[in-house]
Amino acid sequence: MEKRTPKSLRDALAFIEAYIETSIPPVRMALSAAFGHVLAEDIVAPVPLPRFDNAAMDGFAVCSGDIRPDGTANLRIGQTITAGERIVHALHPGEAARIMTGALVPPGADRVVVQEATQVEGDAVHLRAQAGGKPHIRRVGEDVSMGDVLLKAGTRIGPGQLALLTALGLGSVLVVPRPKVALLSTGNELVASPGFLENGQIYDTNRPMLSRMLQAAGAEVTDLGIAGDDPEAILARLVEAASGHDLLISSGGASVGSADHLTQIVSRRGFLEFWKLDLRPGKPIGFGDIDDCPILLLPGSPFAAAVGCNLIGRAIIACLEGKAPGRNTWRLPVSRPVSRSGSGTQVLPGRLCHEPGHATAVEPLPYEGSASLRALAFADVMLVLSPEQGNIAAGELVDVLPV
Ligand SMILES: Nc1nc2c(c(=O)[nH]1)N[C@H]1C(S)=C(S)[C@@H](COP(=O)(O)OP(=O)(O)OC[C@H]3O[C@@H](n4cnc5c(N)ncnc54)[C@H](O)[C@@H]3O)O[C@H]1N2
Ligand code: MOO
Repeated sequence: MEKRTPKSLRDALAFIEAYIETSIPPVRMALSAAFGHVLAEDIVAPVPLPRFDNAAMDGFAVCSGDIRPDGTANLRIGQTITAGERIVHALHPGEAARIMTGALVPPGADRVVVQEATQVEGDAVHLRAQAGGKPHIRRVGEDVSMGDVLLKAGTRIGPGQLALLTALGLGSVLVVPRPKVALLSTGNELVASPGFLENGQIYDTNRPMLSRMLQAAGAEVTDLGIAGDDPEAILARLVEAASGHDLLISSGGASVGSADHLTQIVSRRGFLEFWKLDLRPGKPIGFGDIDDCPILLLPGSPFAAAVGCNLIGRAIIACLEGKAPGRNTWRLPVSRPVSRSGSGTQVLPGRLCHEPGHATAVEPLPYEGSASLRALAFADVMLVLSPEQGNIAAGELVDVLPV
């Protein structure tokens, strides 16, 4: 079949999904190290949660049979059970157990009466009329039944998933190691911040920004620093990194200027699969390989680099982790009209607006071009306007991607 060079963002993403056909082989990892990784196995609950009947409130564990029809009772306090207590005695008739939230419910008790509805006198407790109501007992397995499929392979372990896996007592899980990404900034004008700037020089803003974006996407990032616009120096750094990494990412030098060398470097040493997409900003984005390691060429202009990283870099990482790319897109209405410029996919900075009583919408932010750092700093999302969409009316749905 003839291979078609992608021009649209949609085709580029489909190309990448087909290109990265195998994800990084999974490894078994201690749960304490697994945070942020993607699960490579379904998690089936080996135990129920809660593991034992326990009190949901501080109060008195009692037997309903000991309570009068009007809800009152006078009971002898037979024991006090705090959370963590391992030995509890069954309730005798006419007896209550003082109990704390999380403590084992003693055999014979079928409800916990909250402390506020009781009065203690010596070794006896009086339950007031309002003592009825909820049993305030968390039953074995009411949260999780043994055998429940709780998390599917492909789920990233965040704080909530970590809490669940920990509660299940799992010491290790099968996960995909973090994709190793090497990041290189290129350009004679770049200086690492903080540092002294000569006339015509600027700080390298892309490296810190892209590095954090990639880490947030799940990657382990190696900082290759800054290379000047010298093709041999750039190639040397990329070749050295190619053997130990799953992905190379360069910033700058992706366009057609006399100091833009990245596409020639990739074509010379490896293969340039695609370059120049119908995407604004981000037109000069390229993709190929060097020594069999995939490489993503990002434009130097900061907003264009951010767009390329967020739309394409993240998709590559998802493929390397065995996930379907593009799951993170939401569709939200825009808060005000947007007039389109040019054809192809257009990306704009945006902010989520949460007005009380209204569905969440997205506000397109003023945008002065791909060099705009202001746009980046005020954006919490990117609006991705598809080639099929014309001018967009207020309330119309657009694809939205968190930054
Ligand atoms: N004749 C043409 N010129 C340009 C075209 C074109 O098609 N024909 N495309 C334009 C577009 S679109 C973009 S985007 C830029 C991207 O070009 P490069 O990838 O070659 O990027 P550079 O030229 O290296 O840099 C562009 C711009 O960004 C600044 N920069 C670069 N790296 C960083 C960094 N790490 N941190 C902060 N800022 C950075 C650089 O100083 C330039 O101002 O090309 C257009 N030109
Ligand atoms: O890729 Mo450029 O950002 O369209 O100016």
